[in-house]
Amino acid sequence: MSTVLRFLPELGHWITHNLDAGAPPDGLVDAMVGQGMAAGAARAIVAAFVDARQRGVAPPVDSVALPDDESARPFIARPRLAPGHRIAAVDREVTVHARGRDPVWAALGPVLDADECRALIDMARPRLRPSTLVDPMSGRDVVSEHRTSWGMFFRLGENDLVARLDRRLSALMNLPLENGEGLQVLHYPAGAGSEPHHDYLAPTNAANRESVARSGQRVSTLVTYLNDVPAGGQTVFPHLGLAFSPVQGHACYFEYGDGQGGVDPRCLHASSPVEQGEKWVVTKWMRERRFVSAGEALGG
Ligand SMILES: O=C(O)CCC(=O)C(=O)O
Ligand SMILES: [Fe+2]
Repeated sequence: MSTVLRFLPELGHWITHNLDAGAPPDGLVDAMVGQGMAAGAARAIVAAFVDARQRGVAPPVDSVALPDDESARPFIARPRLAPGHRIAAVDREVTVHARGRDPVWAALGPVLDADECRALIDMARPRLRPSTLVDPMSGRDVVSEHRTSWGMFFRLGENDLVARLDRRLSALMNLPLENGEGLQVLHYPAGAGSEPHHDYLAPTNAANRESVARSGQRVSTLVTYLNDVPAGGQTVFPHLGLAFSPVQGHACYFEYGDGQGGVDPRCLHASSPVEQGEKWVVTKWMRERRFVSAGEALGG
């Protein structure tokens, strides 16, 4: 079932004209809402025009189908990453080597210096555990049968270096420090990679639903490479045709949450297997609101 939404052809001309001129889709949605249109309708109409352009087909003339299913809500990116070639992130200026707009992604660096990378690896190494996957049926964590990575979490601000990086990365990602989850370090031995996945939390189990209820959805990810990988180990995005090279101190950034629960499935990604050497990364995930861990919610 879907509802058909009608609009004046003049509105369609205006949207096409502005998209041709390079206007960002979220700005068009805001302008339409400013003229009194309901946000859901504005998002659906602009999304239909953006989608038609991406597929190389004619845009709608005077109507679009509005899905009744909330999970099929059209996604309009609301970019958070600051504009420009260099971004000031508290104690470091980070270069934007390349960026994309829809979805928002960027190759950034250097985000960490070599000493910071080595110190994180040394602190993480004794705390690593085999990475787990959530079993979609039981919702329990299970160790993957594939050759996989090892991981650990730091608590937010748990020591001076972690606190400095929490501040730097949240400034770079342009969201409040408190919206950040604790840093995660992952280690991939030779031959290990990860399966294609989304970083946002699917509502398939109670733990994810409760986490989203506490802190909102995840909205953006920064993966920083802690060592040089001689071959393999790229972060790959199959829908975007992108592969980020694992180079020490440099980072892969992407956005997939609209801040209102909407998520963008095009940000599916994986780590390709490490062909030579090993791979270490540190990941920062950002939420819509202050991050409250399950332990904190229990008063722990
Ligand atoms: O190791 C990578 O390249 C990607 C890491 C990742 O997907 C994650 O931490 O969510
Ligand atoms: Fe990921």
